[in-house]
Amino acid sequence: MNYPYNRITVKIGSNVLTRKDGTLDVTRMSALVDQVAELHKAGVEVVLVSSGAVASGRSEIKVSRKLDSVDQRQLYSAVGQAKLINRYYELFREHGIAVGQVLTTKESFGTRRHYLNQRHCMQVMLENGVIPIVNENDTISVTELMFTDNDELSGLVASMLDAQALIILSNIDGIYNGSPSEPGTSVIREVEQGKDLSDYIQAEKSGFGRGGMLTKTTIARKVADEGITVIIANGKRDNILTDLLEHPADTVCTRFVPASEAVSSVKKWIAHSEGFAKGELHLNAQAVEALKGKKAISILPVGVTRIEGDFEKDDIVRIMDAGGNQIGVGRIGASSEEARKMQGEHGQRPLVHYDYLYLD
Ligand SMILES: Nc1ncnc2c1ncn2[C@@H]1O[C@H](COP(=O)(O)OP(=O)(O)O)[C@@H](O)[C@H]1O
Ligand SMILES: N[C@@H](CCC(=O)OP(=O)(O)O)C(=O)O
Repeated sequence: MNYPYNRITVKIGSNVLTRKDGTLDVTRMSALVDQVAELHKAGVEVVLVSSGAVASGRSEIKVSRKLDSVDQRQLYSAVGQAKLINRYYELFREHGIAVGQVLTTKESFGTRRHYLNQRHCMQVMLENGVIPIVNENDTISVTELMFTDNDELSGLVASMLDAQALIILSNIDGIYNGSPSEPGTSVIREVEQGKDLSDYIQAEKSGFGRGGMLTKTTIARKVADEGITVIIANGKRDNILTDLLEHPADTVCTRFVPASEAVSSVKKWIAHSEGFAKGELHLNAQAVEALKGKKAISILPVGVTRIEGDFEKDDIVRIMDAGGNQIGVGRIGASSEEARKMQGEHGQRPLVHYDYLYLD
């Protein structure tokens, strides 16, 4: 079988791997592993981002006292991740495929050096026929600097590894044009670039999920803007992965149409680095208008009205409009001290070069 992609990222949500009673659904896991193995054998490089650590740990131990949310996350994930990766290891071994565990944190992507380090780790695994199985290291990711959920992590991984597609498997067939439980609503099959979906997404999430459909949509859009096809589909359906790749037209899912232009590696990193911003550049209305135009434009000091924070050259900063709304992120070409000296002046070098600028 010839598949349309050479490299894909597949995110398996907590709900796909968990039964109603909170135990690990090994039958479902096994079915998904069979499909990934089929793709792998056909030459498709697959990176798995798998949730399920907390859910599988929860059913494993009885606690002696009431635990707060951090205690629960740390305890259950420590126990559950070992169980999860052990299952994957055994299931893939039946197909003669080696897997490797990558446990990561948001901070591990913070600087360009860290980011390239993470990329190298997964690249060397793929080069050697090993399937990376990625999850957030929930035992230590408990501060505000954690991923919103594994959808965010999977978007970062797909972007970092230049995957051609990101397939997000949840317990629902795709994004519905209303509340999924309401009669008369149906799955939106294709999302064009720039289409606003905010009216359709409910804040609700499923039993064991963390982020809900809102983060999936935000991430899907960002990743599709980088030229990567994003598919949201139901991981509980039999043969979903192979069906999506073999019979895309007949398989229910939501597909985000990717941008046709490729995005540079540095821009991709910046696009996913918002959480690490060290400061803010506030721009005047003319500068914002120029940035929103068709031409690629750098941010010059003359358009900057205010600078917030203490940062070094090459740190990430938020780009804000005159109303204080964030319009993007960029890598700054000067320290906060130097930038403040240049602020508002004509004829100075750019503060953020367009190669290092990502607009929302
Ligand atoms: N418009 C919508 N279409 C589909 N699902 C939606 C929509 N709005 C909210 N949801 C909810 O999002 C849930 C999926 O997100 P989530 O619970 O985070 O799953 P996962 O654990 O797979 O990441 C669905 O089960 C559904 O309850
Ligand atoms: N790292 C967590 C994943 C939690 C999470 O974000 O789940 P999901 O709702 O599937 O995106 C775990 O393995 O339990």
